[in-house]
Amino acid sequence: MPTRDPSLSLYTTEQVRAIDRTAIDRCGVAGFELMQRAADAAFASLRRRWPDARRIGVLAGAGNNGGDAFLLARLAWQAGLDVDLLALTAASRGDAERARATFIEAGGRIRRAEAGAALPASDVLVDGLFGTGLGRPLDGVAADLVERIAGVPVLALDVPSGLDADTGARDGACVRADATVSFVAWKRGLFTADALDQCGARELATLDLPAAAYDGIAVDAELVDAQIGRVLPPRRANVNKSRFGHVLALGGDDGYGGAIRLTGEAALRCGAGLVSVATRAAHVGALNAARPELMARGVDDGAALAPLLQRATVLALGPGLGLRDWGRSLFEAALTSGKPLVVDADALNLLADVPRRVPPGAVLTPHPGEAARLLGCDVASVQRDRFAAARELARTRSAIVVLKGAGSLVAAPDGRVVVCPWGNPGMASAGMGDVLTGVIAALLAQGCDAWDAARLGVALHARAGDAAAGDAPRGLVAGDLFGPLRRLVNGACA
Ligand SMILES: NC(=O)C1=CN([C@@H]2O[C@H](COP(=O)(O)OP(=O)(O)OC[C@H]3O[C@@H](n4cnc5c(N)ncnc54)[C@H](OP(=O)(O)O)[C@@H]3O)[C@@H](O)[C@H]2O)[C@@H](O)CC1
Ligand SMILES: Nc1ncnc2c1ncn2[C@@H]1O[C@H](COP(=O)(O)OP(=O)(O)O)[C@@H](O)[C@H]1O
Ligand SMILES: [K+]
Repeated sequence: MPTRDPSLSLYTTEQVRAIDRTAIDRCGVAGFELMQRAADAAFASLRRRWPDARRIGVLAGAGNNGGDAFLLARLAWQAGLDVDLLALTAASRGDAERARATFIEAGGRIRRAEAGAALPASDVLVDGLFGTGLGRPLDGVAADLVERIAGVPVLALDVPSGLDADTGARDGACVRADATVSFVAWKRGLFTADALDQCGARELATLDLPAAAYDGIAVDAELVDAQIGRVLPPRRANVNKSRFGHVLALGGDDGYGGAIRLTGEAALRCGAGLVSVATRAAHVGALNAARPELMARGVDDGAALAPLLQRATVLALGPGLGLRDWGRSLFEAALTSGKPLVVDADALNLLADVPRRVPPGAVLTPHPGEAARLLGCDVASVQRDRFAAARELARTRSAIVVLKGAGSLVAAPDGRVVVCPWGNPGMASAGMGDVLTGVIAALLAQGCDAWDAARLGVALHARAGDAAAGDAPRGLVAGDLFGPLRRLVNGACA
């Protein structure tokens, strides 16, 4: 992994622990000093976000996350704020016990969290129950406390308690934070799956660790870099359309003509020079009427595709393709052509069915359901560890894989992963994936390699979704993305 930009670098919890250990053992930063810096950063964030808060509630667990909480409580107490601290255990260990003692020495009082204990009456609640040490789902008093939190803003220390910081999955009770201040380095699980509901605003506090603390630890993943100008520079003036590729979109069985039209239009809106659509003959009239720039052709089977395949430089295969003989014959012809392609929707379902290899440079864009079919497992298993699922698919299929959904991941066969932090629940609507397929195909057609096309395509698509949704995600439709996509692909987000 090339970059060490802390704002883009994502690590596993094991890696973050290794960074902590190096800072302490080899760089001479004491563990308690790190804890103090974590508390300083979190308290500064609390003051910035809730300047009028007078009553600070604090939940402290048994481990070092609780240690951070004790030190934050001391800062709040010393700043003259009311502090109501509930501790899960009567004692802590090591630095955390020292942190507990300093809070008590400063005059702070601790309530022991027993079954049914009243949550602190507070203007802001600080969650210091569990961080990267979470080892199992919350139960007992901790689960009960977390489930009763309501009506108060929550600041989570490092990770919302109950969230798996490696996978972003929750299993049972989990704090729903308004903001999460994460320490030392980003944990990769803060950016995908349930994390998007649990973290609130994310903030990184690197605690001024020396650069040497990160030496020898390759990042596990990165946040996607949406600087399109680096990959797709502004167009020169003296050019013509043949320079920007010819996308052939294949799909749209009976009843699904709209899907392949969305793919074709997205490819046009993202700069493909020419876009043809191979679909059922019945759809051609409507397609031509609605979007005359698309070259729509009715095809009866894969054999009829030959001349279209010959002219195409990139294929977008699958939206509305169906699983019947017609779709299967287009699928076979497209894969046999060896052209670079994006494989989506029913083409992925066919791929799960038939032992077929995709050509090198292919991009697969499964949602979790399609990924589960390709992997031969259930959707819950995919969602429990999206990083593992995306990597496994990329490796076994020798393809670039986009695992879609909240916090989409892009994985390469060599293990590289980028995570897209954009997108919104308005995008959970029919046709959004068809648009993504066209976006990635257009980028391939304009000369991006499969990795760049996939990561940039996912970023453009999600940012276009955010721009189109504004603060009204409900009711967003896939076609709403075309305007923002056009602006973004011209560098509006660079
Ligand atoms: N110097 C450093 O390293 C720095 C670390 N920092 C901070 O430390 C945090 C990591 O601390 P940590 O490793 O002590 O783990 P933490 O999340 O506090 O929990 C562990 C405790 O919880 C328990 N436990 C686990 N799951 C449970 C469950 N479901 N239900 C009940 N109990 C459960 C577990 O018990 P066990 O299972 O081991 O018996 C253990 O007692 C990190 O997130 C950051 O905030 C910062 O200060 C910066 C410097
Ligand atoms: N909750 C969400 N947050 C962010 N992005 C989402 C969310 N739901 C869906 N999306 C995005 O919208 C697209 C939906 O694709 P897909 O499920 O294939 O839809 P369709 O098959 O209807 O076209 C994907 O790019 C996905 O990442
Ligand atoms: K926490």
